[in-house]
Amino acid sequence: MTGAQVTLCFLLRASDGAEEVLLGLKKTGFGTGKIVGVGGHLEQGESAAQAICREVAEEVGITILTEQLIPAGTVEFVFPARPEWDMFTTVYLCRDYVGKAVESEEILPHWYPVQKLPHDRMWADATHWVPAFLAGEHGTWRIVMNPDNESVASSTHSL
Ligand SMILES: Nc1[nH]c(=O)nc2c1ncn2[C@H]1C[C@H](O)[C@@H](COP(=O)(O)OP(=O)(O)OP(=O)(O)O)O1
Repeated sequence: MTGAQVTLCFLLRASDGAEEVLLGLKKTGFGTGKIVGVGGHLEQGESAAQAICREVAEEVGITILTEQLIPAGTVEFVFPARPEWDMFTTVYLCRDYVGKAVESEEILPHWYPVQKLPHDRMWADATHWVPAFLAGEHGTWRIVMNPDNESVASSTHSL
């Protein structure tokens, strides 16, 4: 395991019989301009579960309790050309939360049908792991980026 400890959560809701996921346009910091899962860095002394509850509240104004989180697995992002960008991400799903998504300085949130994710506006690697987590698969992913820090050199998955 390498990289900064981060966490993200896919909030899910039913809409006309179809499932939707809350993603957000990143307005600042790492990945600006991309559509990403809601989340961020763990602070000193925080568990991933505590961090994601704080991040979701800060970024989109929704309240989650740690017991409402569904652990889904981890994704390690490796940037060989920029090792300082490496991140180790703990991923959760959540179907039980309070509040409506609101825009913050960091994220413009939007609900997307799980079957129609905006892949052209997401990180290129997202096709490798996001649909799998949203389909309920539990897993450990390792994504290694090419020197352009955008396209995927390799992606491995284990249970
Ligand atoms: N290759 C990749 N594909 C992807 O889909 N998400 C990635 C990724 N590499 C990193 N991420 C995610 C993980 C993490 O949720 C997010 C970066 O964390 P943050 O949003 O917290 O970063 P920032 O530097 O903007 O914010 P601060 O934590 O406030 O410093 O980017």
